[in-house]
Amino acid sequence: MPSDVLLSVRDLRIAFDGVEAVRGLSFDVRPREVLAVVGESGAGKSLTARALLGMVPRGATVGGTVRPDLSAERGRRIALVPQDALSALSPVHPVGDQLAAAVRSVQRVSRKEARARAVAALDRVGIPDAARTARAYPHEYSGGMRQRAVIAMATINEPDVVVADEPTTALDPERQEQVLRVLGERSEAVGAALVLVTHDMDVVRDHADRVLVMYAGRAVEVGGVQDVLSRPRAPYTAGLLASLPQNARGLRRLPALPGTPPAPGALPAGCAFAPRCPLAADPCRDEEPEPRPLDDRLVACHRADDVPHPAIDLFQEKQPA
Ligand SMILES: Nc1ncnc2c1ncn2[C@@H]1O[C@H](COP(=O)(O)OP(=O)(O)OP(=O)(O)O)[C@@H](O)[C@H]1O
Repeated sequence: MPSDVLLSVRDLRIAFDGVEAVRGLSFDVRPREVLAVVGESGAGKSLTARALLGMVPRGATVGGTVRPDLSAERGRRIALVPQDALSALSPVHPVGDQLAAAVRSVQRVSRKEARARAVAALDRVGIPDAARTARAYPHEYSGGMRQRAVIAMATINEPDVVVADEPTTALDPERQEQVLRVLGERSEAVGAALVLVTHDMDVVRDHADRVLVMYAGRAVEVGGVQDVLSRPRAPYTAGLLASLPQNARGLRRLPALPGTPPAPGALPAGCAFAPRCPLAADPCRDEEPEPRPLDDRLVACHRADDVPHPAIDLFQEKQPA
């Protein structure tokens, strides 16, 4: 494995009852980068993120490889920040005790030292009066504080990878921004790569270095955020961007992606996005495109060379003014 690759995912497949929800996904996570995984609901983002941790739901069949397999070193080399902080914290122990226990689960340090590290970790994520607040229980924390505490927990043992699965969904917009900033800062400070699952292109733009755009269990476009967002080569990426309010550019209605993604068991023939794609043509309805290199990125689209610039016009033209 090249030295600039921390995790290598190849041909990942995750199925339930024989129906694949993730369908042959390959990508790398590089050291210290922020890799956003973006796409609409049901694209397979959470399943993919959880596969990195060896935490797929019961009943799932997993194929392909994730190398190295860090699942046995959860909490030490790889850690999760879930959507719902309460699911990551025990309700019956003070938050500081839980962080101290996390330290002592991987390092031989005294209780006093572990405790001091827990308080310092809470302080670093911006928990006010950390020495005192460490003695409080999760239910005594606000939603934003709980999510910060989980970030402190995920980073306290300085892992190589932090996986954050829609970590701010439960928060109001202002807190979302603060928590994402803290998550990025702490991951960077401990030298961890951050895999950030989101459905929000604004979050990708503001917080990620590279982006993996997913649709119907596959990679549509993978590359540097600046490259991909300034000139998307897959119509689906353009559609996600067109849906951002700031890209409405004086239109009276916000352009939106028409239709909804297919369910895993009900994929169309050919490219899964073809029924919603303004550029869909014959090959798109017959043959599923494989990712290929184009402009410093990978794109899985038969029509990538025909995507206009700016690509969001593809969707804006479809809307009545
Ligand atoms: N426990 C499960 N049992 C059966 N099918 C599942 C299960 N978990 C996920 N799936 C299937 O896999 C698909 C992808 O799930 P996943 O949670 O990865 O989507 P996602 O991209 O993270 O979307 P969301 O933003 O809604 O969380 C789901 O739409 C569903 O069809």
